[in-house]
Amino acid sequence: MSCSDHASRAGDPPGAHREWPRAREAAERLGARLAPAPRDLPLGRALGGVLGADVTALVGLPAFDASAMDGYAVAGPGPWRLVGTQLAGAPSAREALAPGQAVEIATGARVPKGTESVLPYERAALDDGVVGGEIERGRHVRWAGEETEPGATVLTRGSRVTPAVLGLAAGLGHDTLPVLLPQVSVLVTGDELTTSGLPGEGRVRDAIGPLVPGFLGWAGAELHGVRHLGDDRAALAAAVTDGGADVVVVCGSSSKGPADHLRAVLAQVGAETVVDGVACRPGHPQVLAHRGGTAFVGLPGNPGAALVAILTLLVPLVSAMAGRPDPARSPGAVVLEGEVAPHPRDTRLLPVRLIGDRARPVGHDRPGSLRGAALADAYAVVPPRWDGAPVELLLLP
Ligand SMILES: Nc1nc2c(c(=O)[nH]1)N[C@H]1C(S)=C(S)[C@@H](COP(=O)(O)OP(=O)(O)OC[C@H]3O[C@@H](n4cnc5c(N)ncnc54)[C@H](O)[C@@H]3O)O[C@H]1N2
Ligand code: MOO
Repeated sequence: MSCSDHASRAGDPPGAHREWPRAREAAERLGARLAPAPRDLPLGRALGGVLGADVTALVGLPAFDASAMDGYAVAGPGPWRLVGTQLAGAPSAREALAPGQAVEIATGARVPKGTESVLPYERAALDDGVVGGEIERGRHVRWAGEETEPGATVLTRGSRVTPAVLGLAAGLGHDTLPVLLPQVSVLVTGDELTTSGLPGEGRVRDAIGPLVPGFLGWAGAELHGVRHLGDDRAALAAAVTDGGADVVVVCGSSSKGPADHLRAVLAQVGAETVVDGVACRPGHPQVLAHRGGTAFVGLPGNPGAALVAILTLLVPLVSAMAGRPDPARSPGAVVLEGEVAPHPRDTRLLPVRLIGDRARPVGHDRPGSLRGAALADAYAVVPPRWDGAPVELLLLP
């Protein structure tokens, strides 16, 4: 990463917020730099992932000399005396053929040593245990390793795991694939939060813990765990350095109140700040930092603002770490309907419904509310001093 990514040296005046598009770019760049160690995932879980290491052939393809046709495996010039039958997967009927011998053979069955070719039924005549016909030397046998040699590199790091890749990997003897799957732990702070039932007087039900995992899976990352902490600096400092995760998300604590310890804790643990505050509404108190290979993302406590910060920093960061495109990114721009007032300095992010090629605000978009987001297909990106031109969208999962 260039020095200019770091908030402390970026030329952002003290207290100034990073322009919203620049904040997203910084998150994506940091993610590309912090690619996590690949994790070996069972084939059934690897679909859609990106390989974090090359994949080699554990066996050759084919793994053994096998018949490519139903017919007769033959040795030497014809005619051939039939000496057995070889089915696929069955024990060897005959270890080797001598010249002038044949075994009846099924497609995919191992051919005996000494086999020179396979004569398909259609080209063979069988008479009283003797096979006749014209052969072409070497034909209709799939020779061991002719498609892929054992040990060959068949897929390179950065390839996407598609259904065909899963089939190929299985054919080459793999039970797992090394996939980039960033591990993300979520620390939800706030003495006022509860996690089940009605919140009670002066308490608030945690709305961020339940919404983060869906964004993680969508962006190609995995939830390492969610922990609820009070507004306690020592507990937060211990939790952010707990290890095991590639990304630590801290919800709440991002602002400047007496219980907002995130900045102090990041400084205490020696994390380097990349973004401190983003010029967007809602969601300006967002933080992006890293220490070694671990990234830290601070989300505002207001749930609607937290969701915007997830789309601004967390999704670009982890999708880049996973080697994937940002799933929120949408090509092209759309006409934004309705009365929308731009902000003079900040980018506004508005939950919208998509109707054809137009976007219509759904309302209910206060920072503390997720109601608008729950009704929306996407967020419209309204730049500062917007002049009514078509706007970019951020898609929602
Ligand atoms: N002096 C300033 N005060 C505030 C500023 C500012 O710039 N200067 N920014 C305001 C904005 S904007 C936001 S957003 C909040 C961000 O504050 P924190 O990230 O420190 O979050 P808290 O203060 O803990 O909580 C804010 C609000 O959200 C509720 N909350 C917190 N966590 C959750 C959760 N997991 N689920 C549901 N609701 C949650 C919390 O109860 C508060 O009502 O700071 C403003 N202040
Ligand atoms: O992040 Mo705050 O309003 O922008 O909720």
